Amino acid sequence: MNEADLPKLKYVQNIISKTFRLCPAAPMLVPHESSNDTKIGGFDISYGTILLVNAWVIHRDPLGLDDPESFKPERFEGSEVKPWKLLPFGIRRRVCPGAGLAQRVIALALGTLIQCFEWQRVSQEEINLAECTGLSMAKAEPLKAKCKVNVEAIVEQH
Ligand code: HEM
Repeated sequence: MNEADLPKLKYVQNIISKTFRLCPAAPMLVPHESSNDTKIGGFDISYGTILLVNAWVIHRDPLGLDDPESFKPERFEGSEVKPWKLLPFGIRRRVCPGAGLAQRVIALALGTLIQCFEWQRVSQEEINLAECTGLSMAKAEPLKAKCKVNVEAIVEQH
């Protein structure tokens, strides 16, 4: 696959959105400092206060989705998820300027891994999706998987 295929691969894009929803790479985004006295959600915020946005919690808000913890990439198909309910890259003025690049590179890498290899889990045990604590969301237990080159897909490409 190449970049021109990306708009056609809606399901791959949906898997990425779903993964960013449950496992945002920066779950607390980055700290912001209030440049004025202001009010947010009824709370008085004074000038110079450091504010953190908990995207992890926003993404799992049951008010935004039915069954917010389940893996259902197809729900990104329509307008079920509102833009302010999915903010792995932040939102508005300080939104990540690399979001478009990052999303394309991730889709190309994931799509190529799916196309060029056959994947299997190492054990039949359910994969532990627990995350460790920290500024980014690494898995607590590293994912172990076996892969075999899909020769046909690679020959077709050349
Ligand atoms: C998976 C990939 C990436 C994720 C999850 C990510 C996420 C974020 C987040 C959460 C912020 C903070 C937004 C906020 O202040 O609320 C941010 C800011 C930023 N990101 Fe990314 N980013 C990614 C890739 C990239 C790439 C590829 C670039 C550059 C090519 C980039 C450049 C920046 C810059 C310059 C800022 C600061 C923007 C500002 O404060 O005005 N990021 N990113």
